[in-house]
Amino acid sequence: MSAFGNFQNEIYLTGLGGTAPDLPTTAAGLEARARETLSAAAFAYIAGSASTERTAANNVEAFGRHRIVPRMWRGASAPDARDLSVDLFGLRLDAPILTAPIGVLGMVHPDAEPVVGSVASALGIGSVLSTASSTPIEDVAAVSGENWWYQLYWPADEGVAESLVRRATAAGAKAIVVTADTPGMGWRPRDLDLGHLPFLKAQGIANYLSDPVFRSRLAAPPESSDEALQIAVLTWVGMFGNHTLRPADIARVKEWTHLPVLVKGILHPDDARAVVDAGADGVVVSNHGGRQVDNAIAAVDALGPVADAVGGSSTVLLDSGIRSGSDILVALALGADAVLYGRPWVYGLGLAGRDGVQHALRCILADLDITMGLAGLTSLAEVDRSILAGG
Ligand SMILES: Cc1cc2nc3c(=O)[nH]c(=O)nc-3n(C[C@H](O)[C@H](O)[C@H](O)COP(=O)(O)O)c2cc1C
Ligand SMILES: O=C(O)C(=O)c1ccccc1
Repeated sequence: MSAFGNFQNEIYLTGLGGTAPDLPTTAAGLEARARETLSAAAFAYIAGSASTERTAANNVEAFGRHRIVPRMWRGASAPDARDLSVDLFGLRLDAPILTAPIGVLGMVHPDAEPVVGSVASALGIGSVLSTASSTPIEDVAAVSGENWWYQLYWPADEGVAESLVRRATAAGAKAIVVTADTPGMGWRPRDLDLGHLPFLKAQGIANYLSDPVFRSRLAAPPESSDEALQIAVLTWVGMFGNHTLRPADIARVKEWTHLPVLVKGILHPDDARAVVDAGADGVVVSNHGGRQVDNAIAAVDALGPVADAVGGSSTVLLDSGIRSGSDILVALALGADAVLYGRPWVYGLGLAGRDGVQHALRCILADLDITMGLAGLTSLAEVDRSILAGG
């Protein structure tokens, strides 16, 4: 059933004809190529994490500590028997992966979010569109297929928050992901050293500039002059951060939409319980790829306790540090229903646009498919803690 592993044959057969892949096949290789190729400011923004960047290192180190025990000759694990599909809120994905919400992608590609949404959809996986996209929700929705979700940065201006959620719902999103870990930006030395914050150049605020409620807060349309645009940017700055949010606020999102609501950025089981008790349908265990709190717990180390707390009654996703198929398998074993995949495909996008995103996603999908088969696993139903050493 799963054809993702065929990418391996495709690469070797193309190689036989004398052509190696244009891009590296690992996350580390994509990052290294991006470091050489992207502008210094774009690479710093994407690769950078908070302060000493220990959280980002913790994420990767922690995956290395959870080890898979392959089991041989347990049953069918041939590619045509394998099934990576998963049901999330009644929708089927061909593999348990959605692209993570990544803001300001316009820095690396002019048509970024439509490219990512359409590539993910064509591969049979999902995508989560960031509030800080460089293209308005409706234009991304038009090419993103069925399985896309909307990530909300909840503005301090309640009218704008409601409008964004209603627009995403009307445009066909299948879930709303409210990010809890970014009431403001972390201390990010790579950007600070360059004195660079993309939003101040009006990058990544297309959803606000196109929003009727946001526009009603402005004296003049942002298109009317450079000065009007500058005022719009400052208005955005004034409402981006929201330090007042509490679990009870989930009820308001539920008034604005009939869609499932997840809270992203959860690292403590009590916080998971609090948002689920307040009506959230799921959580994303995440430390934002290490971009917010330095030397924070690795997301994958927070996953087990959160899954134990709310996994029975809600959907649990994980991101932060996923770099390979085995990382995904570990996350699923520890209780995640699916994962969000972040930086590696962003490098692919910057390096080779549509082809680069597709390449990065096909690589991790093939890696997951092949690793599952070699570990003796046929479907995700078989993946639990028993596949891990000590599990
Ligand atoms: C450049 C960049 C921009 C991001 N923008 C957003 C965003 O707009 N909204 C959000 O919820 N998370 C955002 N994140 C966090 C990701 O959704 C995700 O949690 C993180 O990338 C996972 O870490 P990893 O990429 O190291 O695996 C961003 C991350 C990066 C690297
Ligand atoms: O850069 C980020 O990590 C991020 O989440 C963000 C925050 C605001 C706007 C765009 C992205």
